[in-house]
Amino acid sequence: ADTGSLIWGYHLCLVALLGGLYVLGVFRKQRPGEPPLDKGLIPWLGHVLEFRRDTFKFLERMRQKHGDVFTVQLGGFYFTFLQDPFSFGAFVKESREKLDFNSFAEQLVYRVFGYKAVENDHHVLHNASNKHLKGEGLEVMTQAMMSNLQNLMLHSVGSATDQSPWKEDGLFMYSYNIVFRAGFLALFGNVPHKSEGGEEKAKEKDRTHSETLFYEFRKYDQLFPNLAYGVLPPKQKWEADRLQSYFWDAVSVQNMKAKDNISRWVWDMQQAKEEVGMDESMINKYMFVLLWASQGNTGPSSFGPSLLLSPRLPQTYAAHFQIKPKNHLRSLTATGKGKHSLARGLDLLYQPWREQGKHVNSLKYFKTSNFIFFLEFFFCLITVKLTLEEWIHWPEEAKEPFIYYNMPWGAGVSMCPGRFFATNELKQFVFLMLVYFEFELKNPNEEIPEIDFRRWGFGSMQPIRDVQFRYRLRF
Ligand code: HEM
Repeated sequence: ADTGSLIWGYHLCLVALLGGLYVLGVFRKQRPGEPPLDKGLIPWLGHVLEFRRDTFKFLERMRQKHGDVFTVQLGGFYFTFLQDPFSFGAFVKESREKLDFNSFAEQLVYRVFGYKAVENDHHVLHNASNKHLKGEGLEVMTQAMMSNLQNLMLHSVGSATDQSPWKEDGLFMYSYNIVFRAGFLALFGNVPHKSEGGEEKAKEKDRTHSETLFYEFRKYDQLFPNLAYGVLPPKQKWEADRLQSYFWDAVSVQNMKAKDNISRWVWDMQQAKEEVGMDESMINKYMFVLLWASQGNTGPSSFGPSLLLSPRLPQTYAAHFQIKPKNHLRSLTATGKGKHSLARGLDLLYQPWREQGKHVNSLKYFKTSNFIFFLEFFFCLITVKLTLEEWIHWPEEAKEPFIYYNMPWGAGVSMCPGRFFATNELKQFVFLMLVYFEFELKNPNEEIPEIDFRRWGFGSMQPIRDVQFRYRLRF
């Protein structure tokens, strides 16, 4: 080869090398106005190994090194962490496009659900959510949730006339199970009475089918963080693949079309995919995405409030507030904006799960017919000594400026469209727990379980262990 082509060859190698290093992120530097950048020592991987080993410890180490806001490299992606709740406000005011989670989410959704995103996905999702997870659509959904909750919670607990015996369960598993199954039935429909030869049989089938689905979902849920990080060992990967196929079938279009009461939210999206000519097998995968998005967080989130409301709870679940036990039952009014209204009381319970100040259109449902009945019942409860305003004590600094102290629904273009429904689901569940059951923790000196930090970044946190409780019907 002549010298010219050798030099040309060297240049090419150099360009390829520089290009490679560029792709590996070697040249990325902190620019003026940007948070501190910590790429770690390993090109491309950055800090991902330490991050996976103990996320909490890693973030704490970074916080001590860089302060509350910093960017780190994790497996080729740059993540900026904000740990100072006072800066959330400024952050969410940024333009919606800058907070677009979609391109990242699309890759994740393909890996964990097998679904390949198409162009108008987001548009369709938002249309359907605006119509059916807000306003009047929300009321229909909330009604459906109520009847499914009743089917699941009231069955096989006997009645107080024969002094129903106490039943025991883990509070986390019980709450997750009921909220998951009722939510699933409300969104994906019920077995038709006709096909089962009667209402009772159909209801029973709803119970058994949703129970099986829940246990499979829970298995997937436990594999989920490592699946999303792409670090499952082969046997678990195989199990994850098996579960995926199970769900593609369980929520398939074909199975769904055989149901009654499918929510408009699910129905509209399924129709829209059909209209653009998407393969049915791909629509099934999308249905699994919807199942995950709608059920993955709500069930686990119901544990906190149930625990918080358990008589005999000596401490608080969330560090955000403290409970001041009071020994008398003060009257709560049903409607109105008074500071002791039930609506306000229940809202307060959910403070840690929602943005303060924005009133969720949530208790509408309770103002309808059987609410009065429930309310009367509520007043009769002797063991539940609830005066929420009095019980929940907010630390001083947590009051006014703390608008976005917690962002459970995310922010920006992909902010959770199910947040109003989720809030309602949780309130309904807690409400029925209080109305239907006497319940208490088995251990009067129960310690509040730690949070499972391995799930950080994957939705609602879950406790590291369950808490045993017992319950029985009040009437
Ligand atoms: C306590 C329960 C829930 C929590 C904590 C929660 C939280 C979240 C979060 C953090 C996101 C991502 C937001 C972002 O990208 O910034 C999200 C997205 C989403 N959630 Fe929820 N969610 C809950 C319940 C629900 C329910 C009940 C539904 C449906 C009925 C739902 C449907 C969705 C959908 C479809 C998305 C994707 C939105 C998009 O890509 O634009 N979620 N949720």
